[in-house]
Amino acid sequence: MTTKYTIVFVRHGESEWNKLNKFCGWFDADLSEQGCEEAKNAGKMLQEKGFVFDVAFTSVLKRAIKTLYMVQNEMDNHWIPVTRHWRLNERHYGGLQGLNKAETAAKHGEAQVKIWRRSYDVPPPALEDGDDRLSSTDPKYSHLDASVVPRCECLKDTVARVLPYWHDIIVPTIKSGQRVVISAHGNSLRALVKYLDNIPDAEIPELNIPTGIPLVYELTADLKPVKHYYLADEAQVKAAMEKVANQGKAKQ
Ligand SMILES: O=C(O)[C@@H](CO)OP(=O)(O)O
Repeated sequence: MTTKYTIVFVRHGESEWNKLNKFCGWFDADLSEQGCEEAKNAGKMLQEKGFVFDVAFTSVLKRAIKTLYMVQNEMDNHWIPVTRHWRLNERHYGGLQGLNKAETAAKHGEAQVKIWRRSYDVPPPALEDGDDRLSSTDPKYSHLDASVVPRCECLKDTVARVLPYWHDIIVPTIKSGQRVVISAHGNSLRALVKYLDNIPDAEIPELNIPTGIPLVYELTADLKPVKHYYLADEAQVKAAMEKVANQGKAKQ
């Protein structure tokens, strides 16, 4: 298989809610100080390795938007078109949004928290009418039909909402020859990686994507993955993935 296109995914740097170990989802948490450093480092690495982008995509959440800007800033390519779209948002964590992951594991058990965090098709509890965490009153989503604004999502739901954007907008952009970077989230990127690598539902719980480390995908002419790699050494990636996995343990 021959590489025709190269795209780069970046999970945003550590957010304030990653730092507090809270389920975040569609809550619009900012980057932490460390998250800003991670985002800058991602840009530095991409610059050092000679990556160039013609176009960028991100979500409507500031942790991904700011990460992208910091990457662009390090690469001195502020001018490229950036499209922000809700379909690239993090998975909606429903009634878990705002809860501490370790406390939730102590209360409901680590196994249940792993199911909520990583299973393919078991959603967290849905937000109920009147919950002030509902996104329907958020101006970011006011143009959307209420039926597409989630009250909770499992990864399967996230795949279903990310893929139309991938097929309709990102794929034609890649095929036009433009070099694409996507700044998104742990679970919206897990959705894309699951699709690209055709990862079985039963194996997807073991995939954890670290913050702020560029993930490069080389693709064939019909966008099948040739290979993928992180721009960091193996030990660093392994430790960063374990750190994400361990956020669901009762004792940190
Ligand atoms: O809280 C969240 O929205 C996500 C990403 O930070 O967390 P998790 O890794 O638990 O899916």
